Amino acid sequence: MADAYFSLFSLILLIPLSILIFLYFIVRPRPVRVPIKNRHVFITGGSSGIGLALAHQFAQLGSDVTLLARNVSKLEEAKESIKLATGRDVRIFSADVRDYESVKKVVEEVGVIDVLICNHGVYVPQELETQELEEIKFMIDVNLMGTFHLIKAALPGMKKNRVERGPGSIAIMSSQAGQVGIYGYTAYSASKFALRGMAEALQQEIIADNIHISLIFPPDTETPGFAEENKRRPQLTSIIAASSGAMKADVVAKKSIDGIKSGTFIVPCNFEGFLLSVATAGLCPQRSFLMAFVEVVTSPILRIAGLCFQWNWYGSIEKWYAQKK
Ligand SMILES: NC(=O)C1=CN([C@@H]2O[C@H](COP(=O)(O)OP(=O)(O)OC[C@H]3O[C@@H](n4cnc5c(N)ncnc54)[C@H](OP(=O)(O)O)[C@@H]3O)[C@@H](O)[C@H]2O)C=CC1
Ligand SMILES: CCCCCCCCCCCCCCCC(=O)[C@@H](N)CO
Repeated sequence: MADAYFSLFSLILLIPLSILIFLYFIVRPRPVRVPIKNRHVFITGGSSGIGLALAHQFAQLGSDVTLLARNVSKLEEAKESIKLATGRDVRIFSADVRDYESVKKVVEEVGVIDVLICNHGVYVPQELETQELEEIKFMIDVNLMGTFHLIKAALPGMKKNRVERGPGSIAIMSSQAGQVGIYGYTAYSASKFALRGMAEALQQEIIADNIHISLIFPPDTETPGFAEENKRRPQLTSIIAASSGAMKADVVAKKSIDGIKSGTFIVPCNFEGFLLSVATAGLCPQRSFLMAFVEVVTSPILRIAGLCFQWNWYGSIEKWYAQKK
């Protein structure tokens, strides 16, 4: 009897253990550390919100920071506040990420970039039926095409001397609305989901150049842009987004930097975001065998959790439309 218990026990232990060992050997790409100190970090949308918080923290960590955004006075304000807080000078450039030529000009002027952070982004929530095509195009142009422009302009320089300079990084600011479609975000979600497709493909193209992609997925975050968004956000968008709470920009920035430093491909920012990332792991690259293990063993449970969230969201939608009638 004791023997039977023992073999049952070892079987229960042996299965997860062998999965763990298997995953340890097969996860790709291999783990990496991306250095930050004295590296050139280029941040778009660095004059406000999450980008500004990132700029402060990178400067604090001893990086050489360059910011790009459109509005010059906001950029100057950012430069001043970073100088005051950290004693470090940051370079600022005004350009619209929608304009490839001007993005290229800035990128060529600033020299080799080690960490490229595509953080710029716009969000104008509204139901598709009433949203103007112009606004839809605006979100796709800034969020998606703007990111293409940046990466295309920066890649040749980033690839140069990569062996001597150590690992490089391209970080892309998505959103939890880029992992699950949310009411009121047809265009925004499309633009952010698209970034993931691009990132998965691009990681395969640049892994040999020692450049590592991090996709960051924040929930609602308290920023000037979010305050603007809230003035016109459909009620249902807010109700559904509230499932993941709201974060402060500097906490999102801290999580992002940790993700970038460890070359993590999918970077969630809060606990709900962690669940969402595991539930939507799909075929994304995974460097950590422990995270891969969590993905493997929790997948059926998280599918059930995801279905419960949808049940809850569709309930809210039903209730909201019933009240409207
Ligand atoms: N706040 C939130 O709730 C969440 C935000 N995100 C994402 O995080 C990122 C930052 O958001 P957040 O900090 O809230 O945004 P803010 O609106 O506070 O700041 C946006 C920044 O992007 C710049 N920017 C906007 N359009 C362009 C453009 N065409 N060319 C160059 N720069 C541009 C802005 O400067 P300027 O206007 O001067 O050009 C500003 O510096 C976005 O990608 C957003 O989608 C993701 C999840 C949640
Ligand atoms: C299986 C478990 C699931 C876990 C919970 C899922 C919760 C999803 C909530 C999604 C919220 C999306 C907010 C987008 C914010 C944003 O991008 C705008 N503020 C514009 O910037």
